[in-house]
Amino acid sequence: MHEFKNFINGEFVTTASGKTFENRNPVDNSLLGLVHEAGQPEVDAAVKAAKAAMQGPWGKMTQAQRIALLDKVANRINERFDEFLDAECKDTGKPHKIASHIDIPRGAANFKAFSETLANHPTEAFKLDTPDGRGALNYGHRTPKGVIAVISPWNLPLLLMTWKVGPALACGNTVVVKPSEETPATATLLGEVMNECGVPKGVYNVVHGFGPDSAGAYLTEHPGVNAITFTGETRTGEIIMRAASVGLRNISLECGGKNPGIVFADCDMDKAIEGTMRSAFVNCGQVCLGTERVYVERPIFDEFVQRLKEGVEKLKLGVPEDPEVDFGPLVSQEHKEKVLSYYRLAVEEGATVVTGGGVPEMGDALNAGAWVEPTIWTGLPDDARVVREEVFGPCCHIRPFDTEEEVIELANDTKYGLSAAIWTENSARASRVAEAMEVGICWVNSWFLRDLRTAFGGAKESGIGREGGVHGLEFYTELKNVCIKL
Ligand SMILES: NC(=O)c1ccc[n+]([C@@H]2O[C@H](COP(=O)([O-])OP(=O)(O)OC[C@H]3O[C@@H](n4cnc5c(N)ncnc54)[C@H](O)[C@@H]3O)[C@@H](O)[C@H]2O)c1
Ligand SMILES: N/C(=C\C=C\C=O)C(=O)O
Repeated sequence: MHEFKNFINGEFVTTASGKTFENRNPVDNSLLGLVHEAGQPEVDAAVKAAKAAMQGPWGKMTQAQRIALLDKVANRINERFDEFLDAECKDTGKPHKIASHIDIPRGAANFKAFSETLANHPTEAFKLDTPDGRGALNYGHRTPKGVIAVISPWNLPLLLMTWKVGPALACGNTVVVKPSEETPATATLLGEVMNECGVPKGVYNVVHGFGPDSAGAYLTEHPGVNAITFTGETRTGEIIMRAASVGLRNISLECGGKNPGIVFADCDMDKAIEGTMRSAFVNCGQVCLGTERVYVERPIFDEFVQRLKEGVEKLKLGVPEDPEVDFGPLVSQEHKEKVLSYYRLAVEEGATVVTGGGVPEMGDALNAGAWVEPTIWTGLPDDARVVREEVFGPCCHIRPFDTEEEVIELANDTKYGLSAAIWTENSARASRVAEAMEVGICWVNSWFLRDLRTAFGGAKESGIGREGGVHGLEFYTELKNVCIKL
C-alpha cells in the first residue's frame, strides 16, 4: 500500500497518532494509498524545523545562492516531469493533456520566475537634504518574514502550492505546506526534489491533513508561524484570517469567484467560443478564474449558445493518460455530489438545460469515478442561486444583454471580484469595460494568459493582497528603512 508521508526537517515521517486517511483516484474511485495525518506534534515539529532552518545555512545564503538553488529545484522538477505528471493526474483525474501543458510546467516556472524578478528588482533609496547641507541617505532593506504557512487547494495542486513556495523561498523564508487532503502527492514528491537539490533541511516542510481540528488549523494557529498564505474557499479564508489575527500575522488570501465572461456582438466569434470553452470547462470547470456566468450581446446570443453547445458536445471524456482526452472527472465523490446538487437546483430554478445536466455513462470500469456532464444553462433569473453561487464545476449560464451599461452592472453584481473575460474587437470598448470590472484580473480576447510578473489576486470576497512579480515582496518580506546622516 502506497503511503503519503509528512516531510519534516528533510525526513519523510509518519505521525505519533498513527492516524491515516485514504487518498482515492477520482477517475474510478480506486485507492491510491494512505495519507499520514499530521497532528499537533508533527505540525509543531515542522514549524520548529522551519524556524531552525532560518538560523542555519539557508539563513546565511546570499540571494544569488538561494536563487541558484531554486533554479536547481525548477530544473529537477522538469527532469522528473513524468513522475509529477503521473502523481498529479492520479490525485486529480485531470487529463495529461492539461497537466502537461499547465500544472507541471508552472510548477517549475513558479520557482524560476520569482528568482529572476528578485535578482533584478531595485532597492528604493532617497537622499534627504538637511540644514547642515550634508544630507542623509535613506534606503530600503528587505529581510525575510520567517516561517510562512502555505495552505493550498486541490484544483491545481502543484501550480498553486509552488505559486506560494517559489516567492517565499526566493525571499529567504522557510515554509510549512499543508496541501489539500484531496491531493497529497505532488507536495510530497517535491520533498524528494528539495533533498536531491541540496535545499537545507527544514526549509521546505509538508504536513498532511484536513482543515478544522487537523493540520490546517494547527498550522494557522501555531504561534511560530510568521505569516499565512492561503488559497481556497472564501469562508475558509475568513476562518484563517481570524486565526492570523492572533499575534498579528500577515495574510495573503486567494479565494472564490463567480467570474463573468462578456461577449459583445463585435467580437471575433471563433476566439470567443474557444476562450469561453476553456474558461468554463477546462480542468472540469475547477479553476477559480473560470467563467460560470456568460453574458452575450443579444444579436449573437442564439448563434453563440448553439456554437458553445456544439463545442461542449465534442469534448472527449476519459482517462488522464489518453492523449485525446480533454475532459476528466471532478476531484472527488464529495465534490461530484455538490456539483450535481447545483445541476438539480438549476432545473428547480427554471433553467433551460442546453446540454448536459447529469452523469455520463463511462462504462463499468469508470462509473465509480466522479464524472459529471459538462453543462450549459440559459433562462435563469439574475437572482438564481446557480447564477450567484460558485459551483466550481463544468457548467455555465448564458444570458443575453442589450447595452454596455447593462452588462457592466450585471457582471459586477456579485460579492466576488476575482476575474473577468471580455470579448470584443473594439479596443476602446475593451479598456473601458475592463476598467469598469470590479475584479483583480481582467482578460480581453484571452483567458488564463499568464505573465508571472503581473499582480495576481482578488477584489471583494475573492481575496486580500496581490502576489506575482514584485507584488509578493510586500507579503514575503519585512521592509526596513535605514537612514544614514552623512
Ligand atoms: N483565488 C485563487 O487563486 C484560487 C485558486 C484556486 C482555488 N480557489 C478557490 O478554492 C476553492 C476550492 O478549493 P478547496 O475546496 O480546496 O478550498 P477549501 O477552502 O475547502 O480548502 C483549501 C485548503 O484549506 C484547508 N482548510 C480548510 N479549512 C481550514 C481551516 N479551518 N484552517 C486551515 N486550513 C483549512 C484545506 O484543507 C485545503 O488545504 C474554490 O472556492 C476556488 O475558487 C481560489
Ligand atoms: N494563481 C494562479 C492561478 C489560479 C487558478 C485558480 O484556480 C496562477 O496562474 O498563478
